[in-house]
Amino acid sequence: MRFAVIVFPGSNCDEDMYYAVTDQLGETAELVSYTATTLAGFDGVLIPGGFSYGDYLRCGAIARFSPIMPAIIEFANNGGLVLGVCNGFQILTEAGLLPGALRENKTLNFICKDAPLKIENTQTAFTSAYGQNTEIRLPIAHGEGNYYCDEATLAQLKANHQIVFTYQDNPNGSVADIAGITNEAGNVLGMMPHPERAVEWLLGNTDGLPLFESMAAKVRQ
Ligand SMILES: NC(=O)CC[C@H](N)C(=O)O
Repeated sequence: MRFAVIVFPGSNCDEDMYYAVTDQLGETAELVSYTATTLAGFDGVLIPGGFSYGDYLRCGAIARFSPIMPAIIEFANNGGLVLGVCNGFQILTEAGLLPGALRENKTLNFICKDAPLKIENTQTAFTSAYGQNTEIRLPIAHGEGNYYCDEATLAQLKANHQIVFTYQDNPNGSVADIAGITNEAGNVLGMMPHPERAVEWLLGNTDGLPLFESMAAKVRQ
């Protein structure tokens, strides 16, 4: 499988994402500039974390107007797998590919720590490889990770099983403890925790690896 890792000005987790899916997962990947206008030939799109455009205006609000975005939207609308992590999640909500918004953490501090999570849906293209393992731990590192949506959207997310990850200790004030959601079709996932920072024992944690294994298994299907 061939992953595209999108690089915006200010991305800082692109190399980690690349390393996770090449060295650790054993698939191929390419770093794709925000100036590119096509994603032809890729089987999956990874939007990494960071501070795109310096987080000016709102995290992800400027990246969403980048030249690559129409290609990402087309890729998603054609059913392609798209994963947005942290700043990637923020970009996906700003682009309208995922509902809701990420606001400033309730503490108004940047939070950088390990977060215990619950996998609420193991039947997705991003979580199938977790099996019965529904309690995991992934690093978080964000200033604007406080997920917000209105009541009607939350009811929809629940009814369609779009809530994939929740925090066990809600560090940022997110509605319904939400740490990650999919779109209605299930092919776009946005999450604040960083699975690419937890893919080998040298890092002290491998809880992120099954997420990428799930994506690869889905593409092979
Ligand atoms: N690690 C990240 O992607 C951080 C995202 C964003 N810059 C924030 O602080 O919320």
